[in-house]
Amino acid sequence: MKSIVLIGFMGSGKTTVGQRLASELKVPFIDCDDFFVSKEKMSIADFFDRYGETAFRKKESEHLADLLHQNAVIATGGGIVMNEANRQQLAAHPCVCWLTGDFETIYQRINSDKANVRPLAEEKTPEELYQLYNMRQKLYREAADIIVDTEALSMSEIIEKIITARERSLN
Ligand SMILES: Nc1ncnc2c1ncn2[C@@H]1O[C@H](COP(=O)(O)OP(=O)(O)O)[C@@H](O)[C@H]1O
Ligand SMILES: O=C(O)C1=C[C@@H](OP(=O)(O)O)[C@@H](O)[C@H](O)C1
Ligand SMILES: [Mg+2]
Repeated sequence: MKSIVLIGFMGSGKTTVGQRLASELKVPFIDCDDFFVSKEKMSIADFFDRYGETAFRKKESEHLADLLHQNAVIATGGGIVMNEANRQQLAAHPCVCWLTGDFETIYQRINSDKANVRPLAEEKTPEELYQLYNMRQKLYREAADIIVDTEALSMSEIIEKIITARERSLN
């Protein structure tokens, strides 16, 4: 089983890295946010607008249960660790990888990624977003089997690091 679950804050690169990693490992790629959109037939921004974050978390959690047993690289949404049931599901998975980086870098990426509207990043001030980043760090760390600090790494180096760390953690 080559399944890997990517966790980390918005803009940490889960979707981008996940696509590359899946093609390298020759396994399917699943993005939980894309799955959400196709299942709910609505963008995440529209869903937040219409139903709010709590409803989003509930659906996100139901979807995670369907996706986690797949043999794939799975990119989660940044808030997946906010829910206790999700944390339990992640704890049962053998290979959860936390992509981390400095807040400044991540913040810049979120801001320049105009094609992807992240409702929480839109509604929060930079200070509030930094608080959320800090609050979630502990949750990502606890959920992770592997931690990859992407700060000074190229995309190829990130992929290589994940594959090496995964082999080490599974042996
Ligand atoms: N390691 C990286 N170096 C430079 N840009 C990156 C890196 N990882 C992601 N990005 C860019 O940052 C933005 C957010 O990446 P994304 O993969 O969507 O993150 P996430 O899924 O964790 O929110 C995208 O525009 C992406 O191209
Ligand atoms: O951190 C969060 O709470 C969220 C992260 C987003 O995914 P990315 O981490 O892929 O941006 C998306 O699931 C939603 O906007 C909520
Ligand atoms: Mg993503």
